[in-house]
Amino acid sequence: MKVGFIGAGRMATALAGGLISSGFTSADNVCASDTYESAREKFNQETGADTLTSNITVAEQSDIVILAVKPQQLPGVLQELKGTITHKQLLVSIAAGSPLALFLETLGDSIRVIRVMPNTPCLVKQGASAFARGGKATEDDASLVDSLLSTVGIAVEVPESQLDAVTGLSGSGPAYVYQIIEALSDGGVRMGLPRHIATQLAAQTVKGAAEMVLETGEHPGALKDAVTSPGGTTIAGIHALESGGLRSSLMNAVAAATQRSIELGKKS
Ligand SMILES: NC(=O)C1=CN([C@@H]2O[C@H](COP(=O)(O)OP(=O)(O)OC[C@H]3O[C@@H](n4cnc5c(N)ncnc54)[C@H](OP(=O)(O)O)[C@@H]3O)[C@@H](O)[C@H]2O)C=CC1
Ligand SMILES: O=C(O)[C@@H]1CCC=N1
Repeated sequence: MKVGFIGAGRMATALAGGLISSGFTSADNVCASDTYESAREKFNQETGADTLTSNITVAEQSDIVILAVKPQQLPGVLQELKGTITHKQLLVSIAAGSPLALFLETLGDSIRVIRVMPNTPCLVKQGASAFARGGKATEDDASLVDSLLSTVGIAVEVPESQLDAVTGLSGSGPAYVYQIIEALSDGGVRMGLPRHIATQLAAQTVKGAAEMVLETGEHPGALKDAVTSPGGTTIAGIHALESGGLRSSLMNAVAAATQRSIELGKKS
C-alpha cells in the first residue's frame, strides 16, 4: 500500500512519522511532494521517506493520496490534480474546513474521498482524529482510513457537519494544552521551581489526568472532586481558575476555532 502526501509540512511529517514508526507502512512505501525545499528536507530527515517536487508523480504512484497543504492552497492543487486523481486512488484530505463537496466538484463525483481532521500528537501515536466519507468512498475505504489513523491514536467516524467542531476541539486543541502546560510551568517557576522540573511536572500532570479520564471512564468533575480536600489546597487553586474564567475561555477557544474552520471552508 503506497501512501503519498501532497504537502510535506508539519502535519504530513507528524502523520507519516507516526505511520512509519507504528509499522502501518514502511518508509519505502511513503513519499511526499512539496514546493518548499526545506519542508522536503525536513520530511525526509524525520521520516526517512522520499520527497519529490511533482504533486502529479506522487499522486500517480500512490494508492492513498493525502492532501496536506493549507486550505488556501488546496484549490490550486486540486486543479493541478484534475485527471490524475481518479476512482483508483483513495483521496484523503486533512485540510481544515475544506468540504467534501469541493473535491467532488473539482475532481468529479466518481472519486473516493475521505475528509479527516487529525492532530499533531499522531507523531507520538497519541493522535485524536475524526473522519467523514464522501463521493464513492466505500465501507472498506472507511475501514482502511480508520485503521491507518488508529495506528497513530484514536479515530472516530462522524457526520461531515461535525468536522468543523472537531477541528476547533482536537485539531487545534494540542495548542491550547501546550499553553496550559507552559502556564502551569510558569506558575511553578514563579513559586521557585527550576524550569526543567516545572515543565516536566506540568506535562506529566496533564498526561496523567488525561489517562485517568480515558481509563476510568469517570466524569471529569468526579475526578476533580477526588483531588479536592475540604478547606485544602486544590479548592484554593480552583477558585483562582474560576475567577480567571478558565472554563469559559476554553469553551470560547473551541467556538472561535470552529467558526474559523467554517470560514475557511467558505473561502476554498
Ligand atoms: N498543523 C496542525 O496541527 C494540523 C493541520 N491540519 C491541516 O493540515 C494541512 C497542513 O497543515 P500544516 O502541516 O500545519 O501546514 P504546513 O504549512 O506546515 O504544510 C503545508 C506544506 O505544503 C506546501 N505547499 C504549498 N503549496 C503547495 C503546492 N502547490 N504543492 C505542494 N506543496 C505545497 C507548503 O509550502 P509553503 O510553506 O511554501 O506554502 C508547506 O510546506 C492544513 O490544511 C491544515 O488545516 C489538520 C490538523 C492539524
Ligand atoms: O491552525 C490550523 O488551521 C490547523 C488546523 C487544525 C490545527 N491546525
